[in-house]
Amino acid sequence: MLAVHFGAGNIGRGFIGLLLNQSGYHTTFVDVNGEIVDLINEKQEYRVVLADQTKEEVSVTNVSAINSMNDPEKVIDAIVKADIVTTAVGPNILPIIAKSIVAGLRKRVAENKKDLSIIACENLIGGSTLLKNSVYEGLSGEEKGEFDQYFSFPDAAVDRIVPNQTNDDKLMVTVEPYYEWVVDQSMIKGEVPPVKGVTFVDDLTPFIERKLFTVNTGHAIAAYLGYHAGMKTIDEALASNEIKADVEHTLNETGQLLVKKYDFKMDEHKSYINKIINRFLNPYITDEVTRVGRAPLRKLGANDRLVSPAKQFSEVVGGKPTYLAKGIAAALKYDVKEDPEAVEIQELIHENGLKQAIYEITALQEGSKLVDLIIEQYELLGNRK
Ligand SMILES: NC(=O)C1=CN([C@@H]2O[C@H](COP(=O)(O)OP(=O)(O)OC[C@H]3O[C@@H](n4cnc5c(N)ncnc54)[C@H](O)[C@@H]3O)[C@@H](O)[C@H]2O)C=CC1
Ligand SMILES: O=P(O)(O)OC[C@H]1O[C@](O)(CO)[C@@H](O)[C@@H]1O
Repeated sequence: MLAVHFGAGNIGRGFIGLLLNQSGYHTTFVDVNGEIVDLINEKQEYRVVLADQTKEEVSVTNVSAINSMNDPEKVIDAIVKADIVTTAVGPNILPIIAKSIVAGLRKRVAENKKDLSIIACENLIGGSTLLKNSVYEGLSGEEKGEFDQYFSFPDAAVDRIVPNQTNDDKLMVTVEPYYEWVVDQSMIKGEVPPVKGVTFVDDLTPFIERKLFTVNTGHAIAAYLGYHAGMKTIDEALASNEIKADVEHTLNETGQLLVKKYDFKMDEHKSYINKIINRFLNPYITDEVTRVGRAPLRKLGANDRLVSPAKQFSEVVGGKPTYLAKGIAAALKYDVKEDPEAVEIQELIHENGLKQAIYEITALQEGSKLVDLIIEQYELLGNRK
C-alpha cells in the first residue's frame, strides 16, 4: 500500500508517518524542504522517540520523499498510485498543495478511476473540506461530478504535541506518548483506509471541538500569557500560578460550553482537562511559546480556538467568557517580530485602532459585547514584561 503524505515536518514524521508505517504503508513524503527530502531518500528510515521516562525509540522504515519544487511530475504520479493521501503542512499551505493534488486526481480519473481518501491532518475545523474547496476551485462541472464519484475528503482531528526539534539527527522526532487521530467516516466513499490507531466516527464535530477548544485553546492561552509575562517556554509559563490558574479558568469556560452543547458528563470532561494540562506539563518536552503561539491571525480567526468558543459561550452558556477574552487580548498583544502574522496584527492595531482591528481579525460584529470585554481585558493586561 502506498501513502502520499504532504509535509515531512514534526507532525508528518512524528505522528502520521509513524502510524502509516505501522499500518503497512510505504510512505512517500512530499515537501519543499530539500534537506529533509534528501535525508529521507538517503537514509530511507528515521527514528521517533517518546518524550517520557522510557525514551522508547521506534524506527520508521519504508519511506521515500519527493521535493515538490523540483519534481512536480513525480508528485502527480505518486497521487495516481496512492492508496491514501494525508497532509500536515499548516492550514495556510493547503491551497498551495491543492494545485498538485488536483493535477494528480485528474490523471487518476484518466488512468485508473480508483477511490481515494485525502485527509488533512491540521489544527482546524473542516480542514479536509477546506482542501477540497481549493481542489474543486478550478474544476469544470463534469470534473466535479467525476471527483465526487471517486474522491473523499473526510475531515479529521489530530492530537499529539510535537515540539520544535533540536536533535543532531535532523530526521529524528521526539513526540509525546499520547496521540489521537479521529476521522469522519461518514464522509468516506468506498473502503475506509486501514490505518491503525485512527478512530473512525460518524460525527466529528464533538471530537474536533472538544480537542480544539481544550488542547489548543489551553495551549494558546499559556503561550500568549506566557509571552506577555516575558517567558520563553510553556513549562515556564505554567510554573506561574497565575498563568496556570488562567488556563484552568479558560478551560472551565470552554468546558461549560462543550458539556452543555454535547451533553458530555462534567466529571469526565474535568478529567479530560486535567489530562491535557498534565500533557502541557510533560517534563520531557520543552515547547517554545513562539511555536505554540505561532500564526496568531489564524488562531484569532472566527472559527478557531479562541474566538469561536468565546462567541459560543455567550450564546450557549450565557454570561461573560472573561478568561477567553483575556487570552484573546494577550494574542492581540503578541508582537513577535519573526512571526509575520503577529507583525500584521500590530500594524492593523496601529493603523486602524484596536476596535477596528478586532472586527477585522475576528469577524466579530459591531455592537458585540465580546469586543468590549476583549478591549477591557486588553487594557487590564498592560505592557509586556
Ligand atoms: N506539531 C504539533 O504538535 C501538531 C501540529 N499539528 C498540525 O500539523 C500541521 C503541521 O504542523 P507541524 O508538523 O508542527 O509543522 P512543521 O513546520 O514541522 O511541518 C510542516 C511541513 O510542511 C512543509 N511544507 C511547507 N510548505 C509545503 C508545500 N508547499 N508542500 C509540501 N510541504 C510543505 C514544511 O517544509 C514542513 O516540513 C499544522 O497544521 C499543525 O497545526 C496538529 C497537531 C499537533
Ligand atoms: O499547530 P498550531 O495550530 O499552530 O498550534 C499549535 C498547537 O498545535 C499543537 O502543536 C498540537 O495540537 C499544540 O501544541 C498547539 O496547541
